[in-house]
Amino acid sequence: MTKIVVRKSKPLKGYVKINGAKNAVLPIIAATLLAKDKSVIKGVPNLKDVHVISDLLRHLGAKVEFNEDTLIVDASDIKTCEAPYELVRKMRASFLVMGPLLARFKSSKISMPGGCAIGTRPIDLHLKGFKSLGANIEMDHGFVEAKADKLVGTKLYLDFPSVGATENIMMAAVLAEGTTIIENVAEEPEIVDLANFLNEMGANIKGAGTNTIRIKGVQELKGAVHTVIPDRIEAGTYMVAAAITKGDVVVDNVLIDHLKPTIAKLREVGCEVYEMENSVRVVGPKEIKATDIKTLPHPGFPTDMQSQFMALLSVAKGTGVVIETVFENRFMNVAELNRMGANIKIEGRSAVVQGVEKLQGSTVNATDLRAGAALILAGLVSEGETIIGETHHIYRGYVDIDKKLRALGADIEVISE
Ligand SMILES: CC(=O)N[C@H]1[C@@H](OP(=O)(O)OP(=O)(O)OC[C@H]2O[C@@H](n3ccc(=O)[nH]c3=O)[C@H](O)[C@@H]2O)O[C@H](CO)[C@@H](O)[C@@H]1O
Ligand SMILES: C=C(OP(=O)(O)O)C(=O)O
Repeated sequence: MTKIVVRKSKPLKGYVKINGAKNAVLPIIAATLLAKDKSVIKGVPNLKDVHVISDLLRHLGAKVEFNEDTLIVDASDIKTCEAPYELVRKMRASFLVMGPLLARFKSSKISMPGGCAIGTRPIDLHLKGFKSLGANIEMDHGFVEAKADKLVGTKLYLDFPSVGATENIMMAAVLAEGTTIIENVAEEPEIVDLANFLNEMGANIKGAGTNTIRIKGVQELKGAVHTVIPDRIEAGTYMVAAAITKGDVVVDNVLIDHLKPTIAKLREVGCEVYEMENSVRVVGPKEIKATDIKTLPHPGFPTDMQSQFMALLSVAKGTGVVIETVFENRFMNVAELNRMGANIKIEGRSAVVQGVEKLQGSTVNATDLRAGAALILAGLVSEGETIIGETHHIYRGYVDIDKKLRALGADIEVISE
């Protein structure tokens, strides 16, 4: 088992390069199943989740090669449309193969993904979309089976702008007969990246990035070559690392437009943030000021940055309130931060964070991906040593996080036990 050991560090200084976005590349890899052809994806982060979805595609019959940061998928020969529990349970995003398989083969059987530390995460909206396109859905022994004679364009309203449901339904609709209009869709940058990839494959999608998407079905799709957008959450995490250590860091390979809520909140806590063409410089304040955070679907403040800001507010001057509206159980790291000396009280979907002068290094566990990142951030400013267990969660989403932080001057190492 590997652990990450973080010791109190000097202000971080220097330059860090951001990888391609996990949450963009996973649906894009699923989308390669739509073409009886080869697709080339560039800028792919070398993350555990990328390996998990690659293994799932191999199980279905696709050939997948991953060299450096380029992933080549040849989906010409798909042998099965069934995804077993062992492959889906490792990563919820595995469920995203259902839309493409249903579109191309009119049949798909995927194990139910189940809940995780941040919430129950149902799939009802995905299924509502498939049904509306004409699929018959059955639940059987923990599997969801979708079948259709043909898929036909439809008009659909999502009760919540779910990222995964928007992606899955969009992928199911690209080969449907006629036009599909989906209202109240998610507007996240990763939706736009997926729609761009699908259009490069020959799809006809308009409106991605707004709350209504129109998809005109086409006969078939071809493989495409695509470069994934930079990871706004990885970028945001290093920006908070600069802020919490009162450092000065240039975060490179970013799209400033995707970082607006993070930049706004960092300015509120007193950081100087300089926006450049493909990079952003964050200079931490002498004293971090408390602020309030409310997570919302894009363009609101991203839930995937909530835990990292919770760590930052833990050492701020004053009291901040964090309201989590996207997931019902995303405060799992609060108990761990409190063990490190933070003063955070949870009241329903709100956490009241009373800043403290000092945190103390402790032995803690990463309960999920971003909670783990938050513990690393807290560890950078805690007295003594913080030993973080369950680090596999962290490597789901951060390429070389220990090396990248060390290059900025952090005292961090990975130990195997
Ligand atoms: C791989 C990936 O891209 N993951 C991201 C994606 O997850 P994911 O796509 O799972 O997140 P959703 O946007 O679907 O979920 C948001 C909320 O909607 C609920 N919901 C969702 C689907 C459904 O059918 N029914 C339903 O009730 C969920 O339980 C949750 O409370 O978007 C989240 C919200 O920005 C991010 O935190 C995740 O990092
Ligand atoms: C919650 C996240 O990912 P996933 O949806 O893959 O669990 C995340 O990236 O913070």
